[in-house]
Amino acid sequence: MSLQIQMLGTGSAFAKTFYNTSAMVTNEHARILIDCGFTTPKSLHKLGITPDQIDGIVISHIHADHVGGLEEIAFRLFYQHNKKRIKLFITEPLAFILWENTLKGGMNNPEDGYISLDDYFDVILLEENKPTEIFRGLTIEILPTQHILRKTSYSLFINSRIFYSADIRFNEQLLIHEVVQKRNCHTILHDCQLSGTGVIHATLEELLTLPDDVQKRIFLMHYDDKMPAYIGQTGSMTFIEQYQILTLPE
Ligand SMILES: Nc1ccn([C@@H]2O[C@@H]3COP(=O)(O)O[C@H]3[C@H]2O)c(=O)n1
Ligand SMILES: [Zn+2]
Ligand SMILES: [Zn+2]
Repeated sequence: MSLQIQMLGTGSAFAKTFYNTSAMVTNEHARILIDCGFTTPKSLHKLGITPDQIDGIVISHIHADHVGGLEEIAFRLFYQHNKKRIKLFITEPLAFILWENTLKGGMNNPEDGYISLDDYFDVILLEENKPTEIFRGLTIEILPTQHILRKTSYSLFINSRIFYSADIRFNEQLLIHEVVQKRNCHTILHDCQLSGTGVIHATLEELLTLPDDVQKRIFLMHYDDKMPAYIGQTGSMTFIEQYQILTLPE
């Protein structure tokens, strides 16, 4: 049995030639999204996939390039698919701020009695650091990581052997000791800021300091429009491209 990861986008928050970084993870039992940014509905549309064909969405953190497409997905299911509610896999602190600080402005509808996240989504709370089989053969572990100081943000382990950074500062210890030495992840999907000093994202310069054995496992994502100029300058790491499919052992 295999697991497929298809990138719906590989761009940074401000990229214009790539859609927002988001992954579609599929096995024989389910198809889920990791994050759903403001360009993700358009990316799905280009693939001919409608919201009712998605079984759930996992959320890494609250930035528009990771959650900005949720309102559209939920409204389309609600108003075009008979009030269908998609499964939303999220931690409790994120669920609270997602509604209160992001979605409530557009979705709160007291007149019809739709006043909470649960009115539009089938909210399934994930516990931090606890591997959870969300669908048969698909286990997600959500790991608190550093992105913006004091802002709740997570990376993910998928079926324990795939690491998905989402947005994260460079963390050598985590990548070498936890992701590679302890968990022996064969695949790492990592965000990458191509130039400038890394404050809230790992930079290419920082990632290039990793040992070759770690670099070989890394696919770079969440990059800006200048990515083509950096091809061949990423050591043993590879840029993953929009719509590229990785077929991985389950
Ligand atoms: N302290 C911050 C906060 C945000 N940003 C930029 O805004 C983007 C929001 O989405 P992101 O993908 O986390 O990338 C962030 C930075 O480009 C930034 O550069 N510094
Ligand atoms: Zn981002
Ligand atoms: Zn972010």
